[in-house]
Amino acid sequence: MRMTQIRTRSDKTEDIYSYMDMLDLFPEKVENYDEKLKRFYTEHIHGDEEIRYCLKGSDRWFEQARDRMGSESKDPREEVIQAWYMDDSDADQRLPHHRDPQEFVSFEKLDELGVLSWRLDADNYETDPELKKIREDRGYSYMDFCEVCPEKLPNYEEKIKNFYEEHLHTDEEIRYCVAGSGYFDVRDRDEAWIRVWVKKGAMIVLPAGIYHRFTLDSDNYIKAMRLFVGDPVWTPFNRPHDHLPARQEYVDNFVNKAGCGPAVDATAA
Ligand SMILES: CSCCC(=O)/C(O)=C/O
Ligand SMILES: [Fe+2]
Ligand code: NI
Repeated sequence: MRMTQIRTRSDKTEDIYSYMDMLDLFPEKVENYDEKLKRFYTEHIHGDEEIRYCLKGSDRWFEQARDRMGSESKDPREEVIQAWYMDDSDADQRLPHHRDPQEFVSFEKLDELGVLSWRLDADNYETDPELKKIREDRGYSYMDFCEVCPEKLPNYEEKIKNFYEEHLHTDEEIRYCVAGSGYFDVRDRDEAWIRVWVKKGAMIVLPAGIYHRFTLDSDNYIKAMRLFVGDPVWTPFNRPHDHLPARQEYVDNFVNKAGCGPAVDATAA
């Protein structure tokens, strides 16, 4: 076959592409199609140019590949953690309070605010090696459980009210939802509320000094593992407590940091 001469860079000689073959990429033609798809879809580089000439088909292939890979390519946290900007309505705090249109928030954006998260195996938390490693790496020596429902939580009504007062702590707030669900609301850099919905299997860390609050959702139940470095201190400092060193450190490290990316994850559905 005659190769068309293509020169895109002046330092290249003619007819450099001496090799040519064809690749028909669809399930019936390719052995181990799914495995190959996975390899192509995994971010990578080559030591040489990648030159492809599409004779048939289109970039619909890329969409089909992504659909076929399904949840494999998705961040596993998406199943148990979702975050979005809240509306300004005074309606029941246990409602989702989405904006119209909805504005989802990415894990990267949460990360920029110092909010960390994992998806863990909540059915096996006693033996889960991933949880063990996080606890070792981050020094979470203390652990107990907080079950939020009238039967299990003493002074339920008062606690529910206090959890929803905007406050900060001088240490991280580490919660691992092992059953039920709930909303942790955190302030972004511009003081807007981001609602972080945690469901069974979601573990989140709110950094020391971030203004936040907690509420049950309309299912009215959560069982959360609480972790802490050393002897626990649960004291909430209701807003304003801007003079606390923990707040000042948070502002220095996360609010006044340069190079903030866009707030909204346009790809989330
Ligand atoms: C789901 S744990 C109860 C909420 C809590 O402990 C807290 O500190 C909220 O800010
Ligand atoms: Fe708190
Ligand atoms: Ni004070």
